[in-house]
Amino acid sequence: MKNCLRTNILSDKVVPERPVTTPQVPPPATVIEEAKRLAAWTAVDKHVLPEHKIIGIGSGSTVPYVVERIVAQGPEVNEGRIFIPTGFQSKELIISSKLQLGDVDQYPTIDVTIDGADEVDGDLNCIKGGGACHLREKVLAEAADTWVIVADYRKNSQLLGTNWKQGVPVEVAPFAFAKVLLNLQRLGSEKAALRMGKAKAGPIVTDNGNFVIDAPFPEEQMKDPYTLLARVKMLTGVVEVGLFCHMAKAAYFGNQDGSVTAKWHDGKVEQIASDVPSQ
Ligand SMILES: O=C[C@H](O)[C@H](O)[C@H](O)COP(=O)(O)O
Repeated sequence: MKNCLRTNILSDKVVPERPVTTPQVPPPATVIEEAKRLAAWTAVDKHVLPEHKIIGIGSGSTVPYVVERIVAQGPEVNEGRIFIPTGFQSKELIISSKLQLGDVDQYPTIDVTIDGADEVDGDLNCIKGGGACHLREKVLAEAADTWVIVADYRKNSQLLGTNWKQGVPVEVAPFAFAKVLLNLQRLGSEKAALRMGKAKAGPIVTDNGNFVIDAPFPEEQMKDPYTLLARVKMLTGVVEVGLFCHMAKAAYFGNQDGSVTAKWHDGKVEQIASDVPSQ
């Protein structure tokens, strides 16, 4: 047995690469996909600079375009960079793009993280977690010197909950879900419900082994997302809340007309005529 191990360790055999599960990003086929790509490419061009070496990659349908644009910066720029994922999807994107994978426990300070969102309000507060990734996303947002949101125009709103009706995603320890569900209902979310799998019997399970409750709150409570976040986070059994308040430096929204709206943390709003070629 010892000999066998030794032979393997010393052999010149080439280790086969693992199969890639993430396909190449196809060119955008719809106006919405085009808008996502515009937002992602603009944000990368403005915020992922050659001197940035530790880069957080978020989750969602806009993020493949972020990685595509980073790859286009070229192998010389990307050599020596480390990319930190917020979950399974972004980890696969990093691996299949042949970028160097790292984790936030090795690199707790990140130069810039770019992420998607379910809805963003006028103060850049966000609802996140439609894909159940918000725990890791918030860790990478907090770890980053600069946190930037990318999305299409449907996510750009004045009040959270206007377009995203599903509710605030709340990641919970599985054994505590029934108690937290009651807590959330008493807190004002009468329709709070455990998120169930689509092609799975039972609840969805996050990358961290937890459950997710979707908690829609009335407009009055959504007007003050920071207070709501603090109340929900205080419930024992809650692991993380999909409300991200006072965190983003900027949010980029791709529009139907091929322009990009950039909203900044200081309230400034910019319309950018994109030079990204449309299909
Ligand atoms: O948990 C998922 C993340 O917060 C996503 O960034 C968010 O749900 C947006 O995803 P999509 O771009 O697919 O709508």
